[in-house]
Amino acid sequence: MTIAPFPAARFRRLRRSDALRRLTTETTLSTDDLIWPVFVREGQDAEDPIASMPGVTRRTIDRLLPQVEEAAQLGIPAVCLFPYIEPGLKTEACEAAWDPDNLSNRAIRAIKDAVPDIAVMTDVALDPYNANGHDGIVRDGEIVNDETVEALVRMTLAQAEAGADIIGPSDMMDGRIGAMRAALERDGHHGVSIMSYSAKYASAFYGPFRDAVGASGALKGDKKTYQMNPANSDEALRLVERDLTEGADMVMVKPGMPYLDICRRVKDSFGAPTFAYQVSGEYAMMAGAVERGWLDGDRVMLESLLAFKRAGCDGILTYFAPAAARILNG
Ligand SMILES: NCC(=O)CCC(=O)O
Repeated sequence: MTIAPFPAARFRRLRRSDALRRLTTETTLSTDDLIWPVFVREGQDAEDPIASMPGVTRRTIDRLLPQVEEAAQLGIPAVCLFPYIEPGLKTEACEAAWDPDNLSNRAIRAIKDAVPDIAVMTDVALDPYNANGHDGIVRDGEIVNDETVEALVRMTLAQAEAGADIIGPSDMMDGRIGAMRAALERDGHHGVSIMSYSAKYASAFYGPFRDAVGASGALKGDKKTYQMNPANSDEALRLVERDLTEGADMVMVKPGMPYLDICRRVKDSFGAPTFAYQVSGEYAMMAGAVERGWLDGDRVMLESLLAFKRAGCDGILTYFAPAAARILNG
């Protein structure tokens, strides 16, 4: 970078008017960058607010559809579905995860039927269906990898069959991307893409999400034997490389804001479509402070989302998606 000495260089020259600031903007945020995570529950004509995520609601499928329709009209390219599974359906074997008629698969079909143009992303992990709240099958206190991968492949195929556009493995088992890709190809789902949660950290920022999907009570222990150590960065690159080699179409870093350094390294190292998940705890921090009048809601929302783009992300999973789209669309 070449910089003239002062006063030949005065950085304030290009900041002095809105026109000049817009002209020299390096990064832009648009509705095209957003994926909206939504929570779905059983029943008819009902919804529950999620106390730890002000402004976020868990809805029955019939109540979710108009929201997804509105998201499509706003130009949001994709929604990501998370089901609230009734405690009675959670088992040690997690069979409900690959039931073709489970809540998540019914919701995929309903959305693809009612709003065909919006892309539907899914969550592939056993935790909503697991009696012990883990993302994998537990045997003698251990989360077993290879048996879990077999279950995740069954779950993936059921979601693809239901019409999912993007499969989102959030489980962090080893070898799952290759196994899923091979099964999808074998069964003719050539166009179904995979966004791998490649660098998913064992984070304290997921707390409100576990309230939203009813997993808080179920989880025994922690997820540190499969999710990443927050201290590690080189490992994230190795995981992303591994997942791309196994056939991931897109990769994700999660959580988002505390891990922007990882986003930047991933984008610079691989140039692959890179996403970040601005998770429930990040949302709750901002929404909670806004509720108290401590922060300006629109400004922190847009600044936080722009930061992901500046860090190299192609898009962001964010609970703010509709609110941000309304502003971004002017
Ligand atoms: N697979 C999704 C999560 O684990 C949590 C997301 C969040 O905290 O928003």
